[in-house]
Amino acid sequence: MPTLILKRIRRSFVPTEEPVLKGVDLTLPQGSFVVIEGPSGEGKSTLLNVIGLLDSPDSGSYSIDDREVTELAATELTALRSDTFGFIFQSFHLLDRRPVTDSVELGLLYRGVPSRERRRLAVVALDKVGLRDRGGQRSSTLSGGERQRVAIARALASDTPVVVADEPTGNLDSANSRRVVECLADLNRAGRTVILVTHSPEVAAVTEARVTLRNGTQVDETRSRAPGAEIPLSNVDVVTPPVGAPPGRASRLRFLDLLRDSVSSVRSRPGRSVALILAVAVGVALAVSTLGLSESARSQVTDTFDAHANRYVTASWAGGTLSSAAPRNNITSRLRGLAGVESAGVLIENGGTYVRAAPARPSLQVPEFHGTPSALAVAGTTIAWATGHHGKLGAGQALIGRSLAKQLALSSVDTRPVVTISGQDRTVVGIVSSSPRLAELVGAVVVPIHGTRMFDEESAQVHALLVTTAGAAQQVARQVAVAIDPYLPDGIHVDAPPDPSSLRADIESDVQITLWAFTVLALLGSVAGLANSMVLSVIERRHEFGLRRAVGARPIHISGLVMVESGVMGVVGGVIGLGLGLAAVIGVTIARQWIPVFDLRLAPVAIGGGILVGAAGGLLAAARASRILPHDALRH
Ligand SMILES: Nc1ncnc2c1ncn2[C@@H]1O[C@H](COP(=O)(O)OP(=O)(O)OP(=O)(O)O)[C@@H](O)[C@H]1O
Repeated sequence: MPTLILKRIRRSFVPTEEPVLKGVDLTLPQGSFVVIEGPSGEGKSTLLNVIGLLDSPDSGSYSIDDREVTELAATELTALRSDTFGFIFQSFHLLDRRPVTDSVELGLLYRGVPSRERRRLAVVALDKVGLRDRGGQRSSTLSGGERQRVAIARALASDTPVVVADEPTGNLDSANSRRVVECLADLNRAGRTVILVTHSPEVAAVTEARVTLRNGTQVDETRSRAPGAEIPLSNVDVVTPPVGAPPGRASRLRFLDLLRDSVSSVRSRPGRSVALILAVAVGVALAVSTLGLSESARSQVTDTFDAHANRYVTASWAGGTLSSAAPRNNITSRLRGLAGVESAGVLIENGGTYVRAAPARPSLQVPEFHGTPSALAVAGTTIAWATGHHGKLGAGQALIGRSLAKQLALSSVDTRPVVTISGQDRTVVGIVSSSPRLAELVGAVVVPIHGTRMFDEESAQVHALLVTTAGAAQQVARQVAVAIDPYLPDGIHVDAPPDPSSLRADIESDVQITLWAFTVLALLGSVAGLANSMVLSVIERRHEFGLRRAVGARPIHISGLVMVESGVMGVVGGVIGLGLGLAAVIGVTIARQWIPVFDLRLAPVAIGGGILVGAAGGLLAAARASRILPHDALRH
């Protein structure tokens, strides 16, 4: 059983000021019942904290059963505190929002005592303080006196040989004070050392010895009559019933208990937890919906692309390059006959020609195309025909490109203006106002095609234009040269859109990168929100963390608790986020009339993402919580 011996204990908080404790000597044999007295601010609580290993002295020596505690490492101190001391505070310091038994079991939780045994010991302890049937009630619903008796039950359940009590009756009326004092006297009668600080003469009267602090030094140690027999303070052979060793092992926490404790803690603050879970859920929902939509959107985008843009094939060759055996007739109908070709047309570009709007005007040198309106339609041109014209290009007629018409000052073709092209007068029956596939057409003249003569004119450039069905462009491109000249296909230059599979990959990766960026941003937003709220919550719960440290939790247990709490909320947020995200995907795809594409990998990604967001959001708070010092946190 421990004897506590303090020698020349000094402690100051502000280096420039007088120390609070200026060399206190005290010997407390096991079984002592001592009150520390003195004027307010003299350092009574500071001394009690040093005795209870909640705080360390700046100098002096303190031994517990011949073990010099000032030389112990932090983890050893925590273990020794858990093995030796139980604490009772003026402000009770219970887990207010949780059932009474959780507060009573707290010390045992950090001694690795199995949950069933913890519950049994808690019920026995509550029975001893007259609160057996209050175990399931929330601590905050008890009266002040009852709450202090719960704190005493906590010390009882942990069965530590020494109980320190700082103003245990400070917040109680006289009837409740008497009850608490009786409990403390019982603890002492059972063999425990009880050290208390009190301003109450009635409470002080039941102790066997008084230590008076004045000017930061102990000035007096007087004995008085204890409720039972008078027990001399210095007599180590005091007759007290033996105190059992505390159950379990100091500073040990089972993982399952940590998990249960975290879940209870999350559940005990429903409002805050729901807000934090929603912070995670929104991030995960955004991630799931962007990832989910990326699947639906990218197939939609590429399908659309295939259907609308990826359908043009152009074959071109210089006049005179066709082999002599290649048929010049019916090139257009042969091209139309190819599988996958929707329409085809041939336009022959002459090296250049002279155009004049009137004899007095200068001639302009421009490209000249020979072709039919149907070939122009395949080129995607828009033609503004003269009013009343039937849409065909007859002999002696011509079409003029929009920009050439401007140069020739032909404002309207309704009057059927006549222009001279290569010395021959032609009636202009329409204007080519746009030509997406052959841009030169808007600056050129188009005249009807005449037989096959031009295929062999060296100044000519032949353009065979094709529109394919969706997705057939590559296949058509492979056949077109042979269809035009089976003997010398290499002379034909074929232009086809890039391979749709590589184009698809490019588009998909563009879509993917954009959506991933949104996803990362959404998750970062969640982490920031969660981190902020968790840090605020740690500040709000510093008393609780101080209490956990006091009863034996190591800093790693505290950070573990915060991390697991955050992780639990992350998992729940992940599941809710998954549901919300999938709902968003369905909503958007229905609204856009897309086919929703669900990637089953999203489920583990969402839950894993939730855990990651939870863990990342809890890191800062966990670090902060683990640095909380019990004597600081429990001061008021
Ligand atoms: N953690 C701390 N940081 C800074 N100053 C502290 C700390 N703990 C105590 N003090 C200071 O040390 C002095 C003694 O405080 P302590 O609480 O020990 O006195 P006390 O005798 O218990 O007072 P009371 O009877 O009013 O509770 C006070 O001036 C207090 O402000």
